[in-house]
Amino acid sequence: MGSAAESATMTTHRSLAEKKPTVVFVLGGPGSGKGTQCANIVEHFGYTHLSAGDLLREEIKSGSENGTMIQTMIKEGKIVPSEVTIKLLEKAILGIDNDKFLIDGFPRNEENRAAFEAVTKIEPELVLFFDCPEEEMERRLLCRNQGREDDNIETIRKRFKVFLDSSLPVVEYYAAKGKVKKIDASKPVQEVFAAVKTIFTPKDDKAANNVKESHGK
Ligand SMILES: Nc1ncnc2c1ncn2[C@@H]1O[C@H](COP(=O)(O)OP(=O)(O)O)[C@@H](O)[C@H]1O
Ligand SMILES: Nc1ccn([C@@H]2O[C@H](COP(=O)(O)OP(=O)(O)O)[C@@H](O)[C@H]2O)c(=O)n1
Ligand SMILES: [Mg+2]
Repeated sequence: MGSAAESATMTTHRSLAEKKPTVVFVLGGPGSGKGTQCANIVEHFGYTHLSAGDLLREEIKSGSENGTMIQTMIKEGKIVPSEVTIKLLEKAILGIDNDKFLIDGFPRNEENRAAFEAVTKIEPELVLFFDCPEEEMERRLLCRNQGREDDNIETIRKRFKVFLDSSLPVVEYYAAKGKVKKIDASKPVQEVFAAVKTIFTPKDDKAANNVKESHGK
């Protein structure tokens, strides 16, 4: 990565509307395992992972003029204005020489969704939805141990409410378009990934694996 030869072949685009990468949105409640599964998908299927939350946290650390506003909103579990998050996503995607991206934790409300579509004209290839009961998500967040200012019970409750009120309607919007792959995220990591794999494995490969398995019996 990043060699002179590689950067020489990198095509530069000025906007996402021009680059038009393949995009998979990765949605699910806080603590449902989005980041964990994205890391697995990257390893096996050649996508680049971009977490909207990570980009916003980096923006705070960089000392940008929006930093204080972002920090306050994250602490309150609120959703940062789309303009800010979309700019960060666009900058990240344009700076990476890949055409397949997992966008994790975005769009988180109707404003995120409509603004991204209006600015980029990109329709997601599919939407992964990690479905997990609240009690399990709460347990996971309380022992995540990443030193996050929003992983405390007070903010977690606010984030759950925002998820139900604002983020689930986005999942429903894409479900009505037949784009959502819902995954039971309450199971152990490897079991969840087994379900994820079947979604990303091309149909021909699945058929070949079935033949191999039946011959092996
Ligand atoms: N299937 C799983 N079972 C148990 N713990 C999990 C599972 N998936 C993720 N975790 C753990 O739960 C926490 C939240 O996972 P993470 O991937 O950060 O979720 P999200 O990005 O959706 O908030 C992390 O500490 C992670 O190690
Ligand atoms: N599209 C997004 C994504 C995250 N965020 C903010 O960032 C916080 C953390 O998001 P995250 O995706 O890292 O959180 P998890 O779902 O991974 O726990 C959210 O609660 C929001 O405050 C946002 O404002 N807009
Ligand atoms: Mg995450």
